[in-house]
Amino acid sequence: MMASRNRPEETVARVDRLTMAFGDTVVQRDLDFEIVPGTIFAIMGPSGCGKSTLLRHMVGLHEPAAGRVFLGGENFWGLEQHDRNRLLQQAGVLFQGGALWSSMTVAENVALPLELFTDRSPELIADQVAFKLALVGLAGASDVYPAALSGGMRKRAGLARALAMDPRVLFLDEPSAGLDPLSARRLDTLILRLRATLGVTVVMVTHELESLFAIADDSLYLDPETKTAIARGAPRDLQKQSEHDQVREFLNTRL
Ligand SMILES: Nc1ncnc2c1ncn2[C@@H]1O[C@H](COP(=O)(O)OP(=O)(O)OP(=O)(O)O)[C@@H](O)[C@H]1O
Repeated sequence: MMASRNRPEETVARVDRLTMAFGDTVVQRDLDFEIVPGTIFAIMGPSGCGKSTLLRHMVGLHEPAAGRVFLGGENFWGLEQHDRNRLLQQAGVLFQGGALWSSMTVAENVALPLELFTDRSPELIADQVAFKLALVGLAGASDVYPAALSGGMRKRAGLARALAMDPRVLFLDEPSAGLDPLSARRLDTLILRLRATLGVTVVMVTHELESLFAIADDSLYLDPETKTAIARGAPRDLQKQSEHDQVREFLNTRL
């Protein structure tokens, strides 16, 4: 009996025959994939194919038109609200823009989820915030307000906040959007380091080829024409070997 049960710790995220729609307009249908723990998984495809919408389905912001989303082995949309909130507190999310609270310092931003969702002591929270800021290379910026940070530092602060609750999965929407090339490469390096240090799984939306090739070891290509996923695998393999012209073209076109 036990061996056949789907034990929550064995899976971080899984999408099962998912159809995504806005009203009657289907964006993607029949998406079916599981994310291997510890991988950096990229959601890719041309503009408008539904990458961000898929991420929003995976972090509980958009209800499926059909199909299921599993987080930590649990069928997210089949749960009561209370249990959904519990699962979401364990997901680390960084949206475009970083969305830090401008009236709070970097340290206060990172502390906020811990203050809201745990009963840890202020001393313990301060220690954990310092640890997360050191992890992202912002140890010296704890008392700085977001407005005084560079774009790259703001992303790092957003990552530290996303890591506050020690998530098993980080969901990142276009993490390097708006960054200069050097800051974007540094962010890639940081994401690799976080995976190595914490063992965290990363699910990210990106259309940056450099990032895809540098850090993603698995990916899904959403095709806007057929409105479903037509390729899955390491971007480097798909670049050379995908049976679909549009996938090879996408991965070989530098804008
Ligand atoms: N709130 C909304 N209401 C209706 N349609 C929407 C809404 N948000 C997105 N869409 C449509 O859904 C489709 C997918 O959008 P989405 O933002 O997920 O694409 P994307 O692949 O992330 O694009 P990009 O790379 O340009 O960010 C697009 O055709 C978009 O116009």
